[in-house]
Amino acid sequence: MKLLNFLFLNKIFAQEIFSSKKALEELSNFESQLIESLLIQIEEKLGQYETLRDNIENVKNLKSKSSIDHPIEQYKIIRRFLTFWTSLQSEIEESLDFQQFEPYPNRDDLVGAAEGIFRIQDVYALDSFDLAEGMELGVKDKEPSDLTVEETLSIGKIAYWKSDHYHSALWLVAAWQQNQIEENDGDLAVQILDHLAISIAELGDLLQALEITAVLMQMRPEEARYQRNYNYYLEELGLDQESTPSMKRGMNFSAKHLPRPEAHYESMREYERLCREFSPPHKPNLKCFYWTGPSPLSFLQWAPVKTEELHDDPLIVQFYEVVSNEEEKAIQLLAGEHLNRATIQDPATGELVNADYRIQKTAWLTEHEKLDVNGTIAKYNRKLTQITGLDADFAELVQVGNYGVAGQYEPHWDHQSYPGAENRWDPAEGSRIATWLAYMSEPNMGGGTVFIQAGIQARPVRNSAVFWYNLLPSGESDDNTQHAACPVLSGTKWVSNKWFHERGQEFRRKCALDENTRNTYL
Ligand SMILES: O=C(O)CCC(=O)C(=O)O
Ligand SMILES: [Fe+2]
Repeated sequence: MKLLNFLFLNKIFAQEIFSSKKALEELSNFESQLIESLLIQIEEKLGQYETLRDNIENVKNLKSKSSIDHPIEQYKIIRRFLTFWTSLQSEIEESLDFQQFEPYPNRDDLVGAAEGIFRIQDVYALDSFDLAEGMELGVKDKEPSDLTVEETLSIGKIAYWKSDHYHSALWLVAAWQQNQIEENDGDLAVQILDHLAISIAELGDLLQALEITAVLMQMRPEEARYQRNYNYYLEELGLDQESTPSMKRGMNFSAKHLPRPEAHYESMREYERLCREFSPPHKPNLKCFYWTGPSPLSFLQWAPVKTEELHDDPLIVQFYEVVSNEEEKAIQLLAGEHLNRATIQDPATGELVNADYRIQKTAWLTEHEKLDVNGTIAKYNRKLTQITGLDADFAELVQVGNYGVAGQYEPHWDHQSYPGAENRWDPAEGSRIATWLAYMSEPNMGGGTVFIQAGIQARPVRNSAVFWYNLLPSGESDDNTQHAACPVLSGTKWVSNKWFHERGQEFRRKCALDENTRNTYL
């Protein structure tokens, strides 16, 4: 079209126009053609834009109804960047003035988000189908996010490709149930059952795998693989070729009876139980009191701190209203761009890899005047010293943590160095006598801190902090301080840690000569 116009234009402009009516008529004809051709092209473009606009408005609509606090929504937004936005990328860059368009989540993000969903469903005993159909999960003012059949299937497939057949089966059954309700096209149904049969077989339920494969054979009689699988299951089950399974369950496939693989050690089971079953501390000797600080000269005499004993041995207390909203905001802002995922060295390759037991990014904040211009951290450290009676100069920097999708931190101890360890007296790495853990936001659901041996859960109440001693007064490690952060079910969890070191506290926290002495007071 462009070439034609060009030739045509050349032809007209090669001659004088004003001096001949014929040339004027040709000009007029050219103008008519120009108009027609442009209108056609503009119509085409408008049509393209309209589809683009409808697609984008659809996402805008979905976004306005749902909240990024919801774990399903967190999965959906990551997936949108890998599917929807990626498929539109070239169109957007070509037709709209948007050169910087680069969808940046990658497949690891999607897998991480799906694994987060598996984690919350395991820890909090949530059903895949209920999750797929939209569970409220404490998200206020917005609709609970739900999944299309295709999205539910995509979660199942992620588990499938990771050979996590337990979660694969749970999610594929959920996709199948959704598909039955919605009576979707056969392609999705085949994809669901194809993966489901294999996962169910991997989990040992060959009879159900056989029944699923029989349905697949009806749907796709031309697919030889289904016939082969069917024969294999028959043989494994000791049934002969002629016998057809009874199909008792009809189309109601199920994965609920299949046990979760037992890769978990005892403390993990206890961790999950404590996260799931919160019950308030019930020991009769535990007290709530106003804490005026360890020294009679402390300013806490005028501003006592609401304190609750959560446990006696080991002593674990929670201080309430100790960090203001403004302070939280300022500290989150300081942490902002310095947040980094915790890494560990892979013992096999020696490379630094993300620590899977901890879905969180952290930043270390110094009170150095150049970085802490408003003195927020310096003030925070002074407050910690007033409340705990420990010297914040003999401690690590303030560590701020922000959790991710179903972010958790599996059971661990905070003190790594044991008596006799070479770095015990090192100012930077020395043994951690005590932990201050402040909640700098309040998740909608989940995200408590559980203490495995103490058998308690500290609630992540905004503005409060939990405090405990990791070392006994003798300096021995108190192994009953193992603790963990429960997965965040929905909302946002920010924390800040301050680890006080043993060295430097000699005159503030005197040691005991008897190794059986416990930390019974603050
Ligand atoms: O976030 C929590 O609840 C616990 C965090 C923790 O234990 C740690 O950072 O060492
Ligand atoms: Fe910890």
